Amino acid sequence: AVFNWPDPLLDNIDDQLYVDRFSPISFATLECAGRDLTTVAAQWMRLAFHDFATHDSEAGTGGLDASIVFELDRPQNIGMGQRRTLVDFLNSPTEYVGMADMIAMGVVSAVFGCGGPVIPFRAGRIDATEAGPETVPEPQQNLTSHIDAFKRMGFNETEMIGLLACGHVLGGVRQADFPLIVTPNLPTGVAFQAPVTFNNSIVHEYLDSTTINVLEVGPNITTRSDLRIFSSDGNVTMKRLASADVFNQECTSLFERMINTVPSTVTLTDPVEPINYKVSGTMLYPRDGSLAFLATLRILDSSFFEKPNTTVTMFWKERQGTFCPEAGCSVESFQLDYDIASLMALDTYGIFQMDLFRFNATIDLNTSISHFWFVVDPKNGSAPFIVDNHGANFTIDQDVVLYDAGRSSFTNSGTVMVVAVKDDSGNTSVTANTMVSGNPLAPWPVNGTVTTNFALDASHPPADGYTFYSSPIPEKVLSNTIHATVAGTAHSVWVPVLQVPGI
Ligand code: HEM
Repeated sequence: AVFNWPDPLLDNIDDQLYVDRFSPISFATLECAGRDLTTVAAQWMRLAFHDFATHDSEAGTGGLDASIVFELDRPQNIGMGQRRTLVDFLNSPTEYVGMADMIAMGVVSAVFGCGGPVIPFRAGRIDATEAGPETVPEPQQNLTSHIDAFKRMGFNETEMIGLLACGHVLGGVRQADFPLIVTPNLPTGVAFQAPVTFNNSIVHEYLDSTTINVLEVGPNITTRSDLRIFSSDGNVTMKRLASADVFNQECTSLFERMINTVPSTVTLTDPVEPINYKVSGTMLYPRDGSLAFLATLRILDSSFFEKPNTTVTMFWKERQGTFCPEAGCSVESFQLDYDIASLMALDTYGIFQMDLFRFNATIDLNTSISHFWFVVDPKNGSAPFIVDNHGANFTIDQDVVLYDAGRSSFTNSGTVMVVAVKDDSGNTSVTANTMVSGNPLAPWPVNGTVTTNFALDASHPPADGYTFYSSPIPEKVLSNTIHATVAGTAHSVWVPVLQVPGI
């Protein structure tokens, strides 16, 4: 997918998949980490399957849409892993990234974390606002009903066998949830294969009759659904999946299809690859008779902890009038920081670190800034080149309503956010929608949005043509979007982070 700045969706997905070895998506499933008698990966995978299972391919409804958050009290969704998973994802969605994308990304992380292949990830799922139909397959149902159920979800019989084998490698059945399947004489949790890791042991144990999978050989014949499904085509599919390469390839494509199963009204992006030359942390605000403009340019880097020789210059042009030379005003980066790439970025793309070139420009107040771009000089013999948002420039849409990072305060007693408004009326209505982690009023773990009303702030007298409005913002803030209407024009400013170097 091409990243045209600003794109809050791709911006966030790129962060989650490719930045930081210790982010929840990269770290929680690493080494197929265990939890609750099973693995984190299994819990994430099963939640995704149950969310997907509401899909009706003919009607074009359901699928990966996070309707599962409204379906957790159904017997077919029993198991603490479901709620645990939603809590794992709680802090990740923003107003631009839904829980459905998180659930889908969980599958990518689960498979990779347990040593399996990388499943390409597309973004843009839309969260449902109500429950879907009660259509998750259950082990006591017969083969025909399972074939019909998968057909409704868009998977034929062969694909059903494959998806089941691929999905069930990661976990097992818990006695607490299924006491009639995992009877008291058995351990409290029985894995579908041993050891639990992403490989095709489940296939070999089935073909060799060495399995302990209770959905194949458990004491209750009625609930041997894995056995009925695996054997339904005379073992043709299971024999094919006995090849590790075939297994990996088919699982990748079946999982990809599963997570890309969405209501027909939803369009997903192209697969999200690590974004090179990603601009982030832009902040424009009045500072001592000028405008401060802060920005970061991130460059993907395959070297290991090496400081690049690269230099980066930021250029910009005026919003009105003339101040800058023909070539634009310019400033060198003032600081170089690093993000460590995720293991997925390293394994798949050979990216080890991401170089963060920070800028702190002082902009003429009267002529302001309309757009900016960069010139990157690799200093390795190859020619300098321009980074300008694929020719479109990085455009600053307005300088009327601004998040004022310089006047905002961050103390132990809380954060006070200040908004600068280019209007001296003193009675502009300034509000923010603040996305906060968790919502005690919601029945399920979902994030909440709080509306904040800002008041004129006498401690920051008007300056540089701006007046200042402030408000404390809630704890556990994930992001803010500021709204204000000035001289009849509505402005909104997305503030994904409150602090960056250079303030
Ligand atoms: C006929 C279809 C299926 C039936 C009847 C079925 C049934 C079950 C049952 C009874 C459990 C035990 C859950 C627990 O103890 O909490 C389970 C676990 C699981 N299922 Fe399925 N399943 C089916 C298909 C699938 C598919 C297609 C996938 C993924 C693509 C999947 C993924 C999982 C995973 C990962 C677990 C382990 C959960 C854990 O260990 O926490 N299942 N399944």
